[in-house]
Amino acid sequence: MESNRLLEVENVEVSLNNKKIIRPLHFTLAQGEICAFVGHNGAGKTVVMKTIMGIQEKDQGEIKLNSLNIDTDYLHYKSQYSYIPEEPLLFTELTVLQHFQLYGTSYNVPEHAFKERVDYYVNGFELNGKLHEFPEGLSKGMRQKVNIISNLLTDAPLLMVDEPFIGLDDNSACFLEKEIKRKSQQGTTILITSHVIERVKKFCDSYIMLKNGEIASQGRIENLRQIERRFST
Ligand SMILES: Nc1ncnc2c1ncn2[C@@H]1O[C@H](COP(=O)(O)OP(=O)(O)OP(=O)(O)O)[C@@H](O)[C@H]1O
Repeated sequence: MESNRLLEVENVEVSLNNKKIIRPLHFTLAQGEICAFVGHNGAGKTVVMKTIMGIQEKDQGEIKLNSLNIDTDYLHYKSQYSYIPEEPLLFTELTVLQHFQLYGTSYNVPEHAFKERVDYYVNGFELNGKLHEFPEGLSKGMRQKVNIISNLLTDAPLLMVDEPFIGLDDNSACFLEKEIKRKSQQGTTILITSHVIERVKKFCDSYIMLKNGEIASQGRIENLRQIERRFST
């Protein structure tokens, strides 16, 4: 067994409305690995991510994150991941800075690191001057940036990212790509869904292709090119 396994998904099945959505699913991700999670619309990528987060119940199977079992150690388990959803999920009554503070506090980011990271990300994502705005005063892209920064601020060992590039301007998409690579070099494992295959191919190490709730193919990212003909977005 690899010693640096960060995420282990074993024999997981999920049903929604009495319909089997995810069939027995097995995969592992190593510490620091960047994995592209690809597949057609409705393949089950988001359902799998929600199951890994523990907000979608599974029918069976085992999930371990950093050696913590989702079923027996959930309180500790859930501090081990952060998640950037496709649609911004913000609180109407909190300012941009208060969102960052909420994540910083929840994930125990030390105060000096928190300040440094907020400055760094606000500059990188060009959100200067927006710290005291409420979500309703922001554009959709800006709201997405608040979501992204809130999750990048943490030191969670697993970062899951659902379609992050749609709606981001070019500068911010490049900055995010750079940050994903930097975090992985620091040891963060990243699972990223995207239909922009050309973009993720440039910086992912591996891929998992889901088809109708099953793994159709997985391996090194270089091999994705060879099987792309079988894959339509
Ligand atoms: N709350 C729900 N109730 C019933 N079925 C659902 C629910 N959420 C998702 N599904 C179904 O589960 C399947 C997988 O959906 P999921 O959102 O995981 O797909 P996806 O791969 O993330 O797609 P996309 O690329 O479009 O984001 C789809 O058939 C969808 O209709």
